[in-house]
Amino acid sequence: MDVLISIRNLVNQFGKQRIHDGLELDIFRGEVLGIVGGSGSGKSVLLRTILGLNAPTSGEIHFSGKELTAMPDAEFACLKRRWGVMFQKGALFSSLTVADNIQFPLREFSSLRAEECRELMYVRLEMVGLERDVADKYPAQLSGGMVKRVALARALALDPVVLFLDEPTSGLDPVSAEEFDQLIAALHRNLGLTVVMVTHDLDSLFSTCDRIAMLADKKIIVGGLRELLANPHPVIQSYFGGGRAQALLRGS
Ligand SMILES: Nc1ncnc2c1ncn2[C@@H]1O[C@H](COP(=O)(O)OP(=O)(O)OP(=O)(O)O)[C@@H](O)[C@H]1O
Repeated sequence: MDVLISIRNLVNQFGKQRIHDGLELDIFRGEVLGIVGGSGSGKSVLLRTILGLNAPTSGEIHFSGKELTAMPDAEFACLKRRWGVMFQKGALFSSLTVADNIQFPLREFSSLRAEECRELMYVRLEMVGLERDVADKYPAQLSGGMVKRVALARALALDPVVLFLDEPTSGLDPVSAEEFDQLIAALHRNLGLTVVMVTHDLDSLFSTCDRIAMLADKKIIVGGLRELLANPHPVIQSYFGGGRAQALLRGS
């Protein structure tokens, strides 16, 4: 397997609280990886560290063989333009229309002309299953599911090689969440994207992810669902041993 992101001996510590301690993880090109773990186990800190939003205490992160932690800021900023990121609440600019939200990265970071940006914005809207007339609305005029889709369209704007999703289905009703999972799976299939998602949603985890990275004892245990279920580690057993997980597993 081709490793896209490689994390080695990562330590994150805030004051006396150590969150990650010698964490190691390889993320393969083209996979959908779900990052899970109990509340406060350090999922968001891990995502923020990969994205360069949190400077690790020590350790290395390599992307396509290049060490991010040692990369000059300008080079890292340039590389990150090929990363799509969707934050938990969508993080859309409330004063901008949907069209302007999606075009924001295009105007900021591409050399496309205004009409090309607009055309590409419509392509992205279609990719996430939204009608063209949504373009002129403001975020406050959208449903929760539509906000997520617009945020995804914006994350896709610059044709990313990897998509980072922070709790993509949180706050959605079960039907919208399932539709969103299907959308992620289709984008992954059609575009060959690598997808890294932090999630609490067991449905997403079981239906969409190729592998699961579970935070346990400040490190990561990673594998396919069956592999993890066979792992006797108490954190894994308690995570998947609950009634809801068991019911879903029986149904899958
Ligand atoms: N900037 C920071 N300064 C100090 N402590 C922090 C900082 N960021 C995170 N933490 C602490 O690190 C720990 C892990 O936080 P994190 O947000 O990564 O957890 P999580 O696994 O994403 O939890 P949840 O599932 O509840 O969102 C928490 O105890 C949190 O308080």
